[in-house]
Amino acid sequence: MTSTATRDPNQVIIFDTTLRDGEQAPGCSMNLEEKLRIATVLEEMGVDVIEAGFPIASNGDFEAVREVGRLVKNSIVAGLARTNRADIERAAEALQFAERRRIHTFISTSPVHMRHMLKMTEEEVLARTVEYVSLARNHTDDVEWSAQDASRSDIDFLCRCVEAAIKAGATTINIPDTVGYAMPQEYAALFRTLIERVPNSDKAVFSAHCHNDLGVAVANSLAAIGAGARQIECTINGLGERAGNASMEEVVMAIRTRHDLMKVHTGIKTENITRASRLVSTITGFQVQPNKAIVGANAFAHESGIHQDGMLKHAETYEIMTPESVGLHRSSLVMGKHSGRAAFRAKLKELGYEDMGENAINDAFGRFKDLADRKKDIYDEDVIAILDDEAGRQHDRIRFLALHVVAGSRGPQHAVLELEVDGKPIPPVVAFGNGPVDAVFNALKLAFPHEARLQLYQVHAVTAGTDAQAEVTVRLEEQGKTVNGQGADADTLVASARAYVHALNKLLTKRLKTAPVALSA
Ligand SMILES: CC(=O)SCCNC(=O)CCNC(=O)[C@H](O)C(C)(C)COP(=O)(O)OP(=O)(O)OC[C@H]1O[C@@H](n2cnc3c(N)ncnc32)[C@H](O)[C@@H]1OP(=O)(O)O
Ligand SMILES: CC(C)C(=O)C(=O)O
Repeated sequence: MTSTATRDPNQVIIFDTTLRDGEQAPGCSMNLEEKLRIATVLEEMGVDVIEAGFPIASNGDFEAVREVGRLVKNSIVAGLARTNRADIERAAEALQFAERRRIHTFISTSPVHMRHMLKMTEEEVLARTVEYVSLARNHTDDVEWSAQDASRSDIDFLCRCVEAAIKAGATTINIPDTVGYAMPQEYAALFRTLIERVPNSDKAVFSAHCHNDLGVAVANSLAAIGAGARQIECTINGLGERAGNASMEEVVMAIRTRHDLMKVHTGIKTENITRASRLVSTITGFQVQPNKAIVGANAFAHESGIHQDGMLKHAETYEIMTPESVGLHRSSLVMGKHSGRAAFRAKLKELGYEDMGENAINDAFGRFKDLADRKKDIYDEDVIAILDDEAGRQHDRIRFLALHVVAGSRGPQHAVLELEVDGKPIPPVVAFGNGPVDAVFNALKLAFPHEARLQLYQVHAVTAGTDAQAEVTVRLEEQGKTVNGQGADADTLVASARAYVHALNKLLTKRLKTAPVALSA
């Protein structure tokens, strides 16, 4: 970590917690391979700190922090820990391979948390802060301390804790609005007071971590910057516990677009925002609402006549930032049924998917040609849907082969499904259902018997038009573990079967991981 003395005072550090607080969103779960894909994209976009998990919380989190630490070279990798020995030692162990590592330790400072949750006095919280920040410093020079529920804490006590944490060696002080209670002017005042009153405040970077319960997480983050915060904790698409965290794309684009006012900058390559947003949404099955700032489908769409007239005359009449600045660009390569492998590879590069494995590229190319035979216009979104569908599927035990469905009012609706399991085709199965989707899922249960329960079935059209591809998310639950599967196809029922098969494969991998992971490499 750059010391406070040498760091650029106008640079805002972007601390992404999609893999930790983002994953705390109910129903959101990501497997290791998916976390590594997200971490790669975060690193490429210039994220300063990637919080990869809470290592003591589960073997999966431990493994995620360890493997993100092994993979990532430029970003700092952080692991979360409560203020106790076991958490901090587990975090240190998970981070052992990370070139640049941070232990992020937290404890609550508000009366309601101390009294009812921790059952600790102020003096106990203060003593723990000192003891465990010091312990974390034995493992790394880069230690962040968070005062959970800071915005509802007593200011005198908070000042004492912050001073003690810095004295014990914390280099970043995080002041979270854990329950999304603060208002921007109030949150800014909190930072101003702390920075003014804590005598050693210049020895640490102050950080904001905001939740969106009242819809002001981004406004609070920006207000904190105005009051001296130089790290923002945020997530892609604003994913996170309850109503979510401050959304990274909104914070970063506000800083970039209003540099005239804010006079600060980040190191984020904003052109990578759209790709990151899409990836997180595909992996988690959390669709981005169309009117979401920056990454919503309508964020750069101009519908009404007067706006369109203005746009045609001069884009700045209605656009405060360009679509290109967030990675939405007019495609230079138009894809269609006559495109070959060279054009397809060039398109992968243009879309940022060039690191896909050879087998995945070949499978995706086959599906692209198949789609191009059936669909008149192939948009970038169509290619991305296929690529996301193929990525990470090479080790799947169950593979979708074919589907025939009888639907409509005359019924009986039934599905004939062909799968391959462990490399061998199984005989086609026929199942009936209450509608075609039910028939498809019943066929899957017959072909590959399992107890998992369907928790979510969601369909979304990739582009406009009746020949658009459907992107389906299926969430399955088995013994308290949930997984999300995705599938895309111009036929909604095929996309549904693919999504279900994807979820089943993820469940099988999860089952294999019930044995504890090795604690070292
Ligand atoms: C605001 C945030 O986002 S904080 C991070 C939230 N993330 C998570 O909780 C991740 C998922 N959590 C888990 O898997 C589990 O809760 C674990 C593994 C972390 C802990 O599990 P358990 O040991 O069974 O404890 P449980 O969850 O029941 O209760 C939490 C305990 O941690 C204590 N605790 C909470 N915060 C802290 C802290 N910062 N420092 C020390 N102890 C703390 C609580 O007082 C409680 O202790 P108690 O059992 O003595 O009453
Ligand atoms: C652990 C801390 C930083 C947190 O997530 C919160 O307070 O919301």
